[in-house]
Amino acid sequence: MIPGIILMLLGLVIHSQLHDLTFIQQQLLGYLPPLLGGLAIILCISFNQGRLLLTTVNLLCLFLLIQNQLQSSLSQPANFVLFSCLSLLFPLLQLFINFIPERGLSSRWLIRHLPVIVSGYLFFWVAAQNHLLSDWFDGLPMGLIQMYSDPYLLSQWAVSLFAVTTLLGLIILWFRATLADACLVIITVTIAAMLALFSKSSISVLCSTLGLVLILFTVLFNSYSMAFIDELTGLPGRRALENTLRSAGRHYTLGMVDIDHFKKFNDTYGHDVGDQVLKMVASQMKQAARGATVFRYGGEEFTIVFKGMDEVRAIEIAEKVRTTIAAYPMRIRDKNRPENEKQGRQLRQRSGRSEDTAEVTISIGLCEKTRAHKDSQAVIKQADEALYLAKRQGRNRSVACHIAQPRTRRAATS
Ligand SMILES: Nc1nc2c(ncn2[C@@H]2O[C@H](COP(=O)(O)OP(=O)(O)OP(=O)(O)O)[C@@H](O)[C@H]2O)c(=O)[nH]1
Repeated sequence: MIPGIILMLLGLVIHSQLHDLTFIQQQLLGYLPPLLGGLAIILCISFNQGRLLLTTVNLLCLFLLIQNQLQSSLSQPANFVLFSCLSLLFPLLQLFINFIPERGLSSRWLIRHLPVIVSGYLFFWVAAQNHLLSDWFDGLPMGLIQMYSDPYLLSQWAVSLFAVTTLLGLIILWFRATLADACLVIITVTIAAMLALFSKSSISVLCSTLGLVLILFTVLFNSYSMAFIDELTGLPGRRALENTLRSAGRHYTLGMVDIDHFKKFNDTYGHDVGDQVLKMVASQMKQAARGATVFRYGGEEFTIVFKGMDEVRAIEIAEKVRTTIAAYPMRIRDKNRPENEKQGRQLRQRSGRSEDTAEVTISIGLCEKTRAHKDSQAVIKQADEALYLAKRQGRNRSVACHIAQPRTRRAATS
């Protein structure tokens, strides 16, 4: 959320500078949201970001209707009716978008969701074109006529709806914890601020631009994560490793790590527990390997890059990583355990059964880059050979290529 909030605060600074722009510059600024919106739509489709696509369309439709129909005073009944209705329509549609699960884009998905967003705006645009809106003024309920707090222009109903949408967005963010959900919350708040400060000049251009920039950043960051971050463990993946090794220079040590007897975990406890083990190993390695970077190489294999370190220094850190994992009490959760942690504890106490713990160990093969290595692949190959040696010598140990065998270590902690 923090970069988004900073971006929005930056908006306040930019707004104070907008008065100095010439008329032509202000006109040109008006083209920015459609351009950014078009770009965001292309990127959302390319990177399968359905909910961000719908939010872009929601924001863009709102902006276009404001630009086309709301450029004169709100004291005109037609304008007031349109403004009041739009300030309900936007949060209502965001509320709908919040609840949609992210399942990627398909033409069926688009046919099901896109008309919901566009039809509301189309309805008000047709009504405005046919001069019907002013006739609805007398029928407006009090909740839409009375402003929540002077001098802000949001009605009581609009404030309530924006508050509900923001709150639900925050709750969903708490559970799903995705970047897209954070982006949706910030955009809802930004548009609420835009409508509340609607009388300020260029406010709709500025807020729409900032909202679309935020969507673009989110889509790009999400696609970066998809390409470089391993979804299960949250560690950088193989592609990120290749990038790191390309820029690691000539002085580094590389460690190949493999979980011992991992197949047995899967066979005994199931694939889900296997995944839990992978997550635990990843997070413990990340914490213990201070000064080095951990990657998921693939399957149950990890790689540690010790930049600027020789094998002697690297094996000290590798040993710390290995002993930390060997000492970690991996709790195996019963598939039938209750969701609630407290209930689970009570049940175990009653049955006199404690939660199963399993010992997880890893083997590590290390290789320092020397002149003899043609490229990083040669270093990986040799580290793999050291790993193979560690497995053959009984597992749960670290072996370094250039350190004499007596220095091969096996921890007393295991
Ligand atoms: N749960 C889970 N299992 C995986 C994943 N990727 C690979 N595996 C499993 O990891 C196991 C790897 O086993 P092996 O390479 O035979 O070796 P091992 O059992 O770890 O034994 P040693 O390496 O000889 O100590 C296989 O059963 C794979 O199915 C994953 O993402 N999740």
